[in-house]
Amino acid sequence: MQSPITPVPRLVTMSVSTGAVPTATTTLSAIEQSKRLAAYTAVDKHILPEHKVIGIGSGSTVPYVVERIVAQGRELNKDRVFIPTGFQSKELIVMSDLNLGDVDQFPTIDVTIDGADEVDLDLNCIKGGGACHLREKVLAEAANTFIVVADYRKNAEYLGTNFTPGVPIEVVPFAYAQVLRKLHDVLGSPNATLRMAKAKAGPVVTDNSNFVIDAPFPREIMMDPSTILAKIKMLTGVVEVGLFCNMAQAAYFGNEDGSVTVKRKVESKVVEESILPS
Ligand SMILES: O=C[C@H](O)[C@H](O)[C@H](O)COP(=O)(O)O
Repeated sequence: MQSPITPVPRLVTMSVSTGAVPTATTTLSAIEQSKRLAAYTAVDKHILPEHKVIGIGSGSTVPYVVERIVAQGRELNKDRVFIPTGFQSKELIVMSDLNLGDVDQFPTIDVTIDGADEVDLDLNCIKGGGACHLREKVLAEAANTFIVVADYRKNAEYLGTNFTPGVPIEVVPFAYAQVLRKLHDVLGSPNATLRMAKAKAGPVVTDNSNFVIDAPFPREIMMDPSTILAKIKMLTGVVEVGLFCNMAQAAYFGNEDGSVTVKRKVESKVVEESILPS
């Protein structure tokens, strides 16, 4: 169950303390502080004592999610199980001494919290900058509540505004050249490329032993992410697309001024509000 926040039609400021701004902030950059603020606020609002099965996403914002969950205390966490979206979050769970589970044991998750590469006005997201979007989508779908946390740079009107590498597409290695050709010639992404590894010769290989293609699309296509998602997904060899459409119930964005912008679905509309720093 989500804790109540008064819905308002557009951005308003509310005299509500985030209660999440730690006192020792000097060692973190503004962006890291924003990630932490978003993560702490989202955990405080959505990870409640009754939640026993919790999905943990991937990326650089998620460690702050886990940090805040750990801070809820051993007593609350001892009866919970945490489901990871990949190698990184599995390590986080284990290193934090939380109970590790798998989605095949717990196909229904109370709440999944995850990062995002960009989020649009309708809470559609690009995900997969860390090549984890297949498992992330499984845990987002399995969750009764799917919450996104990010810094202010990810809060955009349209997908592809600030996050420019393109839509991450996980493909089976055998099919990558054929999928690339279709993206170039048929689906309107002439600059789609196979993602190459940084400290390894050759392509990035996902936790599922697949490759990733990054496919940038023009604005007119990204304004309707559900349509391009369906078209990409139909290509033979595509395992999953890093477009999460109509999945997130809320997104929390930490801002540089210490406020948090919250966008959330209320009766299929997105309402936005701001939580001021204390
Ligand atoms: O594959 C990676 C995931 O989708 C991440 O959640 C996404 O890239 C956002 O990561 P970060 O929190 O590092 O911006």
